Amino acid sequence: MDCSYASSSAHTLDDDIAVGSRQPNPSGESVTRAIEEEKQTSPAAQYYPPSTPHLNPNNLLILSHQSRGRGVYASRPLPAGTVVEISPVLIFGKDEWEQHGSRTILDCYTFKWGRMGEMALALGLGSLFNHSASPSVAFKLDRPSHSIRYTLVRDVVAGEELCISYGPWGQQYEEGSSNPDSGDVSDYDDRKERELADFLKIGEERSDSEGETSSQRPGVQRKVVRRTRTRYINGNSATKPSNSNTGSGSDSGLERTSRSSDGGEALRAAVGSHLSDDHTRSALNKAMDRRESNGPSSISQTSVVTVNGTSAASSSAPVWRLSSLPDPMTVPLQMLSCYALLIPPRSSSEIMKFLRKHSLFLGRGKVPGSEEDAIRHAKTLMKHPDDNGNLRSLLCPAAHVDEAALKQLLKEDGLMDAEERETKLLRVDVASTPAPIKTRATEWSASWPVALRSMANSSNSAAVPSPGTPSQGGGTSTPSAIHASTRPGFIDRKIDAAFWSEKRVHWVIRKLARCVVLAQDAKDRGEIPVGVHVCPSILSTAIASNGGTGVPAAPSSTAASEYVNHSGTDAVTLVPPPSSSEVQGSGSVTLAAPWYGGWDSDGIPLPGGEAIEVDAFDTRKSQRNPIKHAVGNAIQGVAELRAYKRGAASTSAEQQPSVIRGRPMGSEPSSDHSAEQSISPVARLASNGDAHADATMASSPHTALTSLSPSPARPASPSLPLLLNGQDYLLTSLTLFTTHEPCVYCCMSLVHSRVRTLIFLESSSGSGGCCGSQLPDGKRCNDGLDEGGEGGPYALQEQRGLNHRFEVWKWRGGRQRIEEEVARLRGERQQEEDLANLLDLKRWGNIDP
Ligand SMILES: C[S@@+](CC[C@H](N)C(=O)[O-])C[C@H]1O[C@@H](n2cnc3c(N)ncnc32)[C@H](O)[C@@H]1O
Repeated sequence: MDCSYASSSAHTLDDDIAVGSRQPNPSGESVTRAIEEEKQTSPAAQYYPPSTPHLNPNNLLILSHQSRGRGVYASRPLPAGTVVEISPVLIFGKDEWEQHGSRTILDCYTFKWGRMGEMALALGLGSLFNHSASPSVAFKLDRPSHSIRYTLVRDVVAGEELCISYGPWGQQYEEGSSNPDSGDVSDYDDRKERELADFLKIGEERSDSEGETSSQRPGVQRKVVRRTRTRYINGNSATKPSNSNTGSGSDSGLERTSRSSDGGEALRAAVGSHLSDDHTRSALNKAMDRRESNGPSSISQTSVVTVNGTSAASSSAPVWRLSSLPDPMTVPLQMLSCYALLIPPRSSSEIMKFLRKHSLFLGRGKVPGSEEDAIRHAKTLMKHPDDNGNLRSLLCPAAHVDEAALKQLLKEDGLMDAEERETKLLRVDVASTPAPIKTRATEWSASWPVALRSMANSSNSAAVPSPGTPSQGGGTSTPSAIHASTRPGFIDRKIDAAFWSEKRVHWVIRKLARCVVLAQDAKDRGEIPVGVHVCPSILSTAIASNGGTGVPAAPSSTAASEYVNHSGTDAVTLVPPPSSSEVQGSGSVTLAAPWYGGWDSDGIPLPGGEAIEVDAFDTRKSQRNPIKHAVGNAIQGVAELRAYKRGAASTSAEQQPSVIRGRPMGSEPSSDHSAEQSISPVARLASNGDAHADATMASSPHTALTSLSPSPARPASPSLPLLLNGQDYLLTSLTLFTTHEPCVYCCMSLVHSRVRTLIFLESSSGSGGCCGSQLPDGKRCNDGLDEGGEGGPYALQEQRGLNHRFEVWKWRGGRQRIEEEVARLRGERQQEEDLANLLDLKRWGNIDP
């Protein structure tokens, strides 16, 4: 849709006022004459009648101007402070707006209304105020009453047009802009190119998180806001592609602007400043050199991460997230060949009209049903030093149109004369996406300036939970607080690397080593050697520790919500979390009050309390059951443990054991048939040293098999009224460690269990469900893995359409550290075996390190 009314002639105020025959106006005669004259020459003037009737208390007039279209005029003098209009508004929801409204002429009329992307159309006179740099009218959005109030900010005289300010977007209509309506265009060159391009651009990237520039003005402006909030990079003409070249002819006979092959240089410049050590520098340089030799689209500059200001090769990151999302630092730059028109600077308005008018033909996504504008992120206009002050205007992706048809259209619309003397069609290369990260902006905009990827637009991003991010009601993971606040749609390996501090890595090592010990035990028993350990997840943010007690002190609200989610089944009354004295004062932990083992100052869960911990291993062989995988056994164990705890919570705390130890599936059965037997032997609550409970927990593998069905021995499972929905569902809030990448079947179980995090040691080529090695490009999750992208064929955790997503990490810190920890655990276990003689741990299989 076209909503500008450009003309090449300049007008005085008197000339501008069009007065209908029924409307008295001091300068009516001359204006009417001017309008009539204009009608003869310009079809645009016929869009509106000279005046449009409207009833309002101040007798404001709606008159038509030959280039500005309709406007609001005073029919008599009015003093400052007069409320000249209160317009009711029509609100468009974000989706409705983006899918429909924004693709129509309404795009020229609407105000940004709410924080959720709503837009408002002012009814009545409100939509008819034109823009002025010195507006006579201020407006205020009154959200509660769904209206906009317009007030005179100064006295106006009869016949004066009442204008508001459109903010920066309105500058295109002001003196000195390239808009011929504005009269003097001689100072166009003095205007900052960046501003011009920002204001005139079609299809900007929106970034809600970047603040509203319109706040300087009263009220929030119409689409101005969206335009000015776009962040373009390299818009300054000073940023010159190092060896771009407008002169080289192309096969098609068009002039072609070749993208510079300087990506490596640009990248070096963009990234090099972050490098602090020679090794990393040389790694990067190598990567960049590779990129240069492979061409711009094949860069694989994967190996650089910066942690706390220190650079490190990401290959050294020991815990590696399996995700198909690209890393902004390494995502390859892809270029799109496009048509651009070289135009005199004064033609920018016509070009904008052309783009709007032919958006469907050009594939610019303005018409419902058409494809999304593939170059929405690119600036519409740019200056190139080789163009003698002319402008380049980006038209469309080359693949979308036929060159001859495009030229024909340009000629029909008067933008290109028959000899193509003044204007030229160029081929230019444009980055096919917005720049993913600031440090790569130069590279992205080397041949054509593009926007920086929006921070808040997560429409096309996968929800990636960060380590320890809590699950919420219903059990689905929340998107990563860390990643969502940085680059949705990307996995920033820097953030991941920074998260895995040495202490946290050590936590992973300990847990994985535990899995190895379990697997070894399984093997000793003739089972398939796969070990699993389930425990509370690490907190995503470090917290202040309370004197080493493991009890979080004065948690932030974020952390507090995590505590709740970590609470297992017993968090019934503990929001906010109890003070340390409350917990400490309880002496031995009981089911009634404390509800967690706590976290240390790094957010690492501490053992003990009511934290759920479960060990399991594979029992397919002994149970002659092909579905008794270690992961499934662990999930079953958690289920039974939670059920037990619910039952326990329904009775008095004194009657319950404060700690329950489970034993791994496959250990010796017990002859003790007390009530606790209903707990699967794979279940285990973290110990606080209560030996009695340990001694009472025993059952056979077969008991475990059947224990999911209702058992008269199991206490009833009352619902705990204060628990939030989904808070204690199976593996919600828990992390599952395992020796091997789980198979597809187990991955589905993990989806159903709502596990938060999976961390494994070895990839399972051929059968694993997390690496996605057989998936097409862009879907694989194994990039960056040491074994060269092997691993299981699928990536269940990334499947769209599942009602739960979980994060998956693979250990890639080498075997040695795990082996050392295994040896340490085995040593400790040896000592513990002495103790176990007392506690009769042997009958549990002695797997507990
Ligand atoms: C909200 S509408 C204003 C009413 C519009 N003139 C009409 O007839 O419907 C905004 C549109 O008016 C035109 N406009 C507003 N202020 C202008 C100005 N100072 N110079 C030229 N055109 C202007 C632009 O086409 C713009 O897209």
